[in-house]
Amino acid sequence: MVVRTPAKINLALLVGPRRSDGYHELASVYQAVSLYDEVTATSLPAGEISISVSGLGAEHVPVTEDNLAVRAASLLAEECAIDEGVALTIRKSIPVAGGMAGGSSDAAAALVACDALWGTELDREEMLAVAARLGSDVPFCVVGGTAVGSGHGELVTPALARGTYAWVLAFDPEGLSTPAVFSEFDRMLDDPELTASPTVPSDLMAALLAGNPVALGQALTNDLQPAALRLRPRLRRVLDFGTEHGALGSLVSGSGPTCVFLARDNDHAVDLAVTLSSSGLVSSVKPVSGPVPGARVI
Ligand SMILES: C[C@@](CO)(OP(=O)(O)O)[C@H](O)COP(=O)(O)OP(=O)(O)OC[C@H]1O[C@@H](n2ccc(N)nc2=O)[C@H](O)[C@@H]1O
Ligand SMILES: Nc1ncnc2c1ncn2[C@@H]1O[C@H](COP(=O)(O)OP(=O)(O)O)[C@@H](O)[C@H]1O
Repeated sequence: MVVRTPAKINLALLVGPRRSDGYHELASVYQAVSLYDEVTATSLPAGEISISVSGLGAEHVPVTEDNLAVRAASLLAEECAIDEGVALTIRKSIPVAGGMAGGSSDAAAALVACDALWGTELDREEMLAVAARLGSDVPFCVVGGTAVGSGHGELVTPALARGTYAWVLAFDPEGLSTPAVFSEFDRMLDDPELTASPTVPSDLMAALLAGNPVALGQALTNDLQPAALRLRPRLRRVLDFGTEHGALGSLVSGSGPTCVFLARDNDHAVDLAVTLSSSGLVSSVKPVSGPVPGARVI
């Protein structure tokens, strides 16, 4: 069973104060983009789960029971009370700890692959409930497209969105830890009451409904960006460079450090990618498009 599974960007990320369970209440608008990991699942004898990882940043990915894809397979087997094994192989193209949900996407892919391999046939609601137990971003990675996330990000509702958008991703050579960025956000928050109930911005939802890239570019927003910039100050110059070269919008994706630029169209995305790449400011760049579907058997 081979599953292709996309990276995500956050078009909006509004973050409330830390809750008593350690998570932050948030309102997110996710979009899946055309940068994919590939997860292959092959039958093994009952109870055996193996993992191997290759590709971009593979040396930073655990090949133990801590791997999110392994956790996904174990949880599915436990939830469905079945005695099956699986060999999981991940080919990574999504940068590790890049703010693009690479690990969550691998977990979503492992769920989809094992569900098909083992014939557990979870319905959508059951699949999303298992996904939510694995991480805040995992349910979105199952669903894909463009969706609104609430709770700590795990409750997803497809968004009314028109159009396909041309994005440029600019990767940083070193990842950022999601918990560290949330902790920096806490330190920088002057008045927690100000953002107690985050809600998605209506101008962004209107831009998506209209399929208007100019309005979308102006509405992009990320409450974690100041914290990510504090931890990785060099990203400021990357964002400014994109804006100076005609990006309709520039922001840090989620907890970073990947920077995202909205281009006018595919040709502009290629031009912007070439210019950014020769700037020496980033380790690599990639033009992508979105939305694309979530984790799917191919
Ligand atoms: C910030 C976001 C934006 O989409 O993703 P990334 O940009 O890292 O990919 C997500 O909220 C990350 O989702 P994910 O990476 O699945 O996080 P989880 O495994 O659920 O949580 C990891 C840790 O991040 C912090 N966390 C996560 C989500 C949340 N709403 N509040 C938090 O404070 C907690 O410290 C938690 O222990
Ligand atoms: N399959 C996996 N792919 C990537 N990272 C994984 C995986 N399983 C566990 N991890 C761990 O999760 C951490 C977060 O990775 P990732 O999901 O790529 O980043 P982000 O949360 O910024 O989107 C990594 O530091 C890595 O150690």
